[in-house]
Amino acid sequence: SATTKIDLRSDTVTKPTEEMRAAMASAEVGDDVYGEDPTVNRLEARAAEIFGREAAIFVPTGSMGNQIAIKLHTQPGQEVVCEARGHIVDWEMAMVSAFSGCHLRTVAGEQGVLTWDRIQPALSPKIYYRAQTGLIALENSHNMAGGTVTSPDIYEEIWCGARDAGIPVHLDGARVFNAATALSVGVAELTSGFSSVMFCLSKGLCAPVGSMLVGSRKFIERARSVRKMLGGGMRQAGVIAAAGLIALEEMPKRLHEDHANARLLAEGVAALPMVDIDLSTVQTNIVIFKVRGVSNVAPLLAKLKHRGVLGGSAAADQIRFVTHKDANQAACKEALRITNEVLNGN
Ligand SMILES: Cc1ncc(COP(=O)(O)O)c(CN[C@H](C(=O)O)[C@H](C)O)c1O
Repeated sequence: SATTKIDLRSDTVTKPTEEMRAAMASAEVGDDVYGEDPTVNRLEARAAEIFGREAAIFVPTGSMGNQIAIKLHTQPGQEVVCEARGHIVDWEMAMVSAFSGCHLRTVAGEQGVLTWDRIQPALSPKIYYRAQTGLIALENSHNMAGGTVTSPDIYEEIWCGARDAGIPVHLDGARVFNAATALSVGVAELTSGFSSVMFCLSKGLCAPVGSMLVGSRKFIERARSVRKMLGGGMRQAGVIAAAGLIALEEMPKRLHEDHANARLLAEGVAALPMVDIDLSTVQTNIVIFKVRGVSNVAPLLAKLKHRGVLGGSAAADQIRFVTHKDANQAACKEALRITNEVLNGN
């Protein structure tokens, strides 16, 4: 099989930059369970500042960040309203139920986007014999809808409605910097009305490990205990937080390159007669498409892999390509050439 690998399975595959590795090697560290790791403390303070929040906590994964937030916002027996293809629905091991004891009340979005008029009907009536809605959990960008983004004006209506209903709102912002880039807004403005926000340092921002949860001081204090419950109390985590600081400071400014490469891939595959793609969903670094007459893309992914292109799937019949720092424009053009060959049966 091909030697060079163009890895478009996800932006989770990004490797740390040389600058990150140097910072990791020389990081000042301490025992973070005692709150004594200076680098983690700096990263948490910086994240809170960037998001305009009181506090932040460094967590090993985006999944843990989401599940800590859901646990804190809800009581067992409540419902969590979210979009039907959300990450917390399909990719977090049913932890909304297993850890928080809640029921997922899923709502179909338009290209993954939930507006208030779709959310409101899914909220439980305030009747004693109905499980109550404990949380509204949203995702921006929306991964399985193709990396689609939700704009601040849509959120304004949701934040207002949720506040009137007394229901907290959490954002799974694994790729919120991608969304902010596509919308040309700052992440603080895009997320200001959320009760809590999770974002990933380890995806498009290229840190090797880590995500963060931001919110009120009280919320983050409680999050620290829930993280400990999950075994997420880390020790000299400054080694990875050092990379996170660089991810936060340096990497958002290059995300537009990933978006341009996604656009290049999308328009390239869209030109193929057997490809079914909605180009309007290609708004950030994710490209999802179907191949006419193919209900299971696994064999196609195997052929691509054999020729050096690693792709993923958003569903059995949907190929997913995700662009990132380690797949530059030349690599994406080569991946497109190989994809054309494979889809044309050559
Ligand atoms: C919206 C969103 N929220 C949360 C997470 C979880 O992040 P991690 O737990 O992997 O750090 C992911 C990871 N997404 C991964 C990927 O896209 O390859 C897989 C699907 O888990 C995500 O896309």
